[in-house]
Amino acid sequence: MSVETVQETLQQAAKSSGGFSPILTGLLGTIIVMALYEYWHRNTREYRMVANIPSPPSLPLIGMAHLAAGLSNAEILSVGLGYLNKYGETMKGWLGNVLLVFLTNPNDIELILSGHQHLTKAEEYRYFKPWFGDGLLISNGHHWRHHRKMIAPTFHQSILKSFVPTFVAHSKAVSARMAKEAGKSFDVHDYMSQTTVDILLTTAMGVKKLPEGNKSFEYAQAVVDMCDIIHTRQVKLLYRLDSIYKFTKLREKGDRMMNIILGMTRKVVKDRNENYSPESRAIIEDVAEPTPAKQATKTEGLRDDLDDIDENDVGAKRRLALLDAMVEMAKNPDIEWNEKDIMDEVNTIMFEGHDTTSAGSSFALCMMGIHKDVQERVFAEQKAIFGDNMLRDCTFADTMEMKYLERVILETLRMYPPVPLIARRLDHDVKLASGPYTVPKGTTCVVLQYCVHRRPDIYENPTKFDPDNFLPERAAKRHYYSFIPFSAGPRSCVGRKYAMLKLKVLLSTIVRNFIIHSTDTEADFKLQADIILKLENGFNISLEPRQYPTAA
Ligand code: HEM
Repeated sequence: MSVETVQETLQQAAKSSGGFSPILTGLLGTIIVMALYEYWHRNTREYRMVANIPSPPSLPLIGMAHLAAGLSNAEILSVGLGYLNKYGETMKGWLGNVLLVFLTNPNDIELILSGHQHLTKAEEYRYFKPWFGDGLLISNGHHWRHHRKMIAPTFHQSILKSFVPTFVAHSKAVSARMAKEAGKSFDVHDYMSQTTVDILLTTAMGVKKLPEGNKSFEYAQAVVDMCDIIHTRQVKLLYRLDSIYKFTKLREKGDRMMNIILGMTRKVVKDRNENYSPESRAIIEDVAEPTPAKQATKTEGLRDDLDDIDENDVGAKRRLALLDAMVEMAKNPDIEWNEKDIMDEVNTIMFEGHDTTSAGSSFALCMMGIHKDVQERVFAEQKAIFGDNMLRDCTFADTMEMKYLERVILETLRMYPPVPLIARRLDHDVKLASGPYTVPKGTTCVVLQYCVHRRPDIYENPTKFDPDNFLPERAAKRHYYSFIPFSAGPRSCVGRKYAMLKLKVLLSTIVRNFIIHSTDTEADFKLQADIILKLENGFNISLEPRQYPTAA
């Protein structure tokens, strides 16, 4: 509505009523303010610069917020994907006065993620602040750079190798627990989330004795609920405002979840601090390797940012796992590191390290249950590696032989990326490659991995689960930024190699113990994208124990 139209409406209303009632005055006042705001907004530099980028229907003041009104998280995802199909590979939208530009073209994504120009996380991440503080995932500038430099070496290959026996022990333990479900359909995500929490506690956090009872599961459930709350705050305009959110039931629930989450992580840090002595540290000695370091964790089709940056290699021969390294840094007056830094990183890595891999492993198990031919090839590869001793413990060298399983994991992460989107705030104007678009500084650029991974011009049959998409010759032909489940560039996932190694050990152990069945098909999947991609209707599989001849 233009300012002139508003004035005419006012004059007519005044004439016909012989004066203004308070309600009418309020209403008209609101309309005037909205019209003036919209007039100002449409004349801003930002608005004019992106006028040619397609957008779903937008309303004055709230932008596209009405499109999410009343929808569940699963519905928001499918509505969003519908608009992207309609409007093309690059789309914009306003949420209040926040400009969002959605990217699905690998050339555009490379402009944002590669290099050091746009490392700042988007405003949308601020809802994590009470949880992660200034942890790696959401911090920026010098603080992020310093933390990344200090944390990355704790994921060095020699440390990851030392974790393999722990990965094996937990994979065997969860297989034994799941054996009780044999023959029944059940949600495997419950098992995967508890075991991934336990694995993180006993590896990166150096916990010797796991919390009693069902604490890990309780923590994992609280994380799922907290993600749901944060996602709701990101997409529903009213919940974005702290002044409104703090009076809602959602905040009460959020507070309860944070108590569970922080209760667990505070205890982990307190115990490690109390039991810390130079002798109790888990020092990992570098040992001579039969396989060259670079080849050892190479995943086909995935350029190795961490190796390129080489920040994981501090040249030392003796290394500490994450929490021990952080406790030691906090005790060293020459290093800028304190107790809050420890808590922030423990909270960040406990979240990033467990929910992502529990979704990844659950999706992979469902895929093998649905695609029996794929499962048979995985099993044949395991047979070739383990021979007559199928239930022996897996070693790091074994994981190097699991080329097909690796392709299954990568294909799962392509079709169902646990982190379906990421967002950056532009620190400079950017001219996109996908069209005659220039996106202004300050914009929230949303990189949609889920959509990039399903582009028909990149993946011949994008909705078909085909691990051979990751045959080296096929992967080599693709744009590097067309497969980015771990993001890419300097802010890519610091735990990628940890995740790949753990997933291999876990899935290998399960496949050698059970035949996986699924009565669901992919058409039954109800995808839910609340921070981490999940299935609203559960990761339903059933297991049949494999029988092996016993030694005479
Ligand atoms: C399948 C498993 C995983 C997937 C798909 C995944 C994916 C990602 C993605 C997409 C990002 C970038 C997020 C963003 O920019 O908003 C990220 C960052 C991060 N990930 Fe992972 N991740 C996985 C496992 C792990 C594990 C196991 C750990 C640690 C044990 C971890 C720790 C982190 C950290 C600390 C960051 C922040 C890095 C930074 O900003 O410097 N992740 N991850």
